[in-house]
Amino acid sequence: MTGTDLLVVRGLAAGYGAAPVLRAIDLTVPAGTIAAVVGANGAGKTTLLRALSGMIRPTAGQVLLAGEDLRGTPVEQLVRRGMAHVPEGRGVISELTVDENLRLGGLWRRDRADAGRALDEVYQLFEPLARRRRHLGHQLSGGERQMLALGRALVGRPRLLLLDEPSLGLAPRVVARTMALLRQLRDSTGLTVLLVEQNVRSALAVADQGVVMSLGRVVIAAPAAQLRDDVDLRHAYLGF
Ligand SMILES: Nc1ncnc2c1ncn2[C@@H]1O[C@H](COP(=O)(O)OP(=O)(O)OP(=O)(O)O)[C@@H](O)[C@H]1O
Repeated sequence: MTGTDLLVVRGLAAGYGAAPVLRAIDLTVPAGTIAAVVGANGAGKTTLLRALSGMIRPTAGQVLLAGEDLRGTPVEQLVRRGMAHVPEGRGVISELTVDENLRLGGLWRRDRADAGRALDEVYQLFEPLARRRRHLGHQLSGGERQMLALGRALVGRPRLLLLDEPSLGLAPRVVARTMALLRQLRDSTGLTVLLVEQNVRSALAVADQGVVMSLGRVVIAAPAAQLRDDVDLRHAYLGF
């Protein structure tokens, strides 16, 4: 952990058309930490990631990345500033090979040599992808597609990874491997992660901070260990 806040969100509001979903979200994620956003279906977790990555335009509030206000920043600039969003459903391009999908993650980078190094690192991290370099996206299993989406984001060497439901539809073994990988990346590269998860136990096991959302608001943000271990807090906010 570096001790500085990479992501600071203040009073963020956003929604779809006239329907508000997020209402005055406040959130701080220190650099080099993992924050897990949990909460019931429809709480607004996915909408929060969309508002942060510019997929929908906030109607109020402020988002600071390393102290820089992101208001009005075009989506491609957000990527250049170090934000990578891996949406739910994964977004792998079925007609492209694994290698082509991964290379898309580094296309925008000026430092071609480092983009090549980042690609090699991703192949080292995800050995099944290395073995299936020439396979098409649609030939992969659910777990491999998840790896590919995550790998593509990592080829861009993000500072902040916004990850939506990486465990969706995956076997427990694959979920455990993905969570361990996030921890490894945090520890080895200082990656900062905002992780949206339905799988509350897995998410809190890997996270430094737990953020519970309900009805478009953050109802509690606390050290993940506290949310995991304090029975009263768990009952009050997580229902288990
Ligand atoms: N594209 C959309 N257009 C209109 N309303 C939407 C859209 N996407 C989500 N919503 C609504 O926004 C609210 C929050 O949804 P969101 O997907 O952010 O919640 P969530 O906490 O991620 O839940 P889930 O875990 O079910 O995905 C819900 O009421 C949902 O119906």
